[in-house]
Amino acid sequence: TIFPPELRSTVLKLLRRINHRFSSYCYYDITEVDGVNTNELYSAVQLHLSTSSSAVSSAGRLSLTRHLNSSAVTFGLSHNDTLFDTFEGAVFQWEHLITQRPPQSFSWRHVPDEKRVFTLRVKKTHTKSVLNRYLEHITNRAAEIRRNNQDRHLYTNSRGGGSIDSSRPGFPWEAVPFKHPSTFETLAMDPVKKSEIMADLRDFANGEAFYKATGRAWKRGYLLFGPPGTGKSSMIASMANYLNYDIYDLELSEVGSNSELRKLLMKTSAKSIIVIEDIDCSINLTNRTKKPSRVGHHADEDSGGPTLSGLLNFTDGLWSCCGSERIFVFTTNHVDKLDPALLRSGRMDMHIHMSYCSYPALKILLKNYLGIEDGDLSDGIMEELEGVVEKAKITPADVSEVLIRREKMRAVMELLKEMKNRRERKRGGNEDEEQEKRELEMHNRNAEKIEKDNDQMVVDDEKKFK
Ligand SMILES: Nc1ncnc2c1ncn2[C@@H]1O[C@H](COP(=O)(O)OP(=O)(O)OP(=O)(O)O)[C@@H](O)[C@H]1O
Repeated sequence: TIFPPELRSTVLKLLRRINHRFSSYCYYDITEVDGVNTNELYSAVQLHLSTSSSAVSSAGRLSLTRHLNSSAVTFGLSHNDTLFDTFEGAVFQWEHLITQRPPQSFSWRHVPDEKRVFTLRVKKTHTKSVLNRYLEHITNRAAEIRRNNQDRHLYTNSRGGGSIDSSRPGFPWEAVPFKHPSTFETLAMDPVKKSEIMADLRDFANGEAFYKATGRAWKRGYLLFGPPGTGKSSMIASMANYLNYDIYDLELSEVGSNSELRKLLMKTSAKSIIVIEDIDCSINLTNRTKKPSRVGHHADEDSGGPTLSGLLNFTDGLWSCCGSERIFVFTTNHVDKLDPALLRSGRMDMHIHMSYCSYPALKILLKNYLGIEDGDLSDGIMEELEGVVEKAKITPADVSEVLIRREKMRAVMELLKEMKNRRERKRGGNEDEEQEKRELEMHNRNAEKIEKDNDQMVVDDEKKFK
């Protein structure tokens, strides 16, 4: 009460400074708004601390928040809250300070009324060794949390006849929230194949170091082939849900030229799956052979729609490096119609055959739709189902049609009847089966030949690296 407040704060500041000079700690201020710019690091720190399991609070009270569209609950720090976080054995003390800003008479930009600052205290001995790595860790983690919390999107370039507003954000892509419920758990397919695909995706997503060390573009291509209704779309949704990636559904028939294609692909973000469905129908495969010398020279390509070479240039060539962490998925119902250039490995890293319902796949569908687990049905019925399912050549889509909205046992019996009918029909004429066999043989022959031609043994490289 003796000192006027201004003087008191100056003296306090001075004392603190003297104290800092002689203490074994360093202090850093991270202000929310730095001048007129928002400080990215501030929000990263906030996100990190509010979700970190290693952060220990010394405060009695924290505020809990759940944002719209987010399933995660985070806690916030109030004024003077202190948290301790450990990283690589070093202890970091965070203090959150909130002070009122003096009212501003004029500001051309909105500045919050409160000044919020994180003060970091760290041992001087740790400032050189760990601090940078710690801050980088916080930034990376915050980006990860943001991505996991926010709604993912399904982007499309199909305009549906609407007007094109080039000033719209995200143009030329149009986004809708992506909410497909399919996951690898609900996807009906051979469990061995399924876990192979999941492992492949995981390796890809965690493979930054590998791609950097080998100088390869960080991208991967999957070719999904098989008859309609075998779950190609469900597979793509499961992949996106598994990796938390956005999906870009590229409608090639809406793309006028290679340069338009390039623009579209350049506007895709990292950590996304770019899907081109029915690749055999949607691209003019003959263009490639007509204009082989045009690869990479786009000046004269702007007529007659995108070409396979234009597309491959992106998935394969120099352009593929302008974005990282991209997955390309091509789907087709007729694998025999595909251009071998597309099948060459390195372009399509994995060929996934989506086929008719197998017994293990059927069991997954029974569980999903009717809650039937192993042992719930009598052995007799299970044996009957097992005996007939492969011969019925029924797609998972058709199985789910039968199982949906029916009482448990009625559904099972109905399915059995349907599959037996199909088996009988198949016995009559084997056209479908032979057609599929022919297609598969053709694909295998192509793939085998390509494998032989391929001298860069990519897979071996990857193994060596691991
Ligand atoms: N393997 C599967 N596992 C679980 N459900 C499936 C599977 N295959 C199909 N279904 C069900 O059938 C519906 C249609 O399948 P989906 O659209 O994924 O097939 P598709 O192979 O992509 O067909 P198309 O080639 O006609 O696009 C899905 O919404 C899903 O409910």
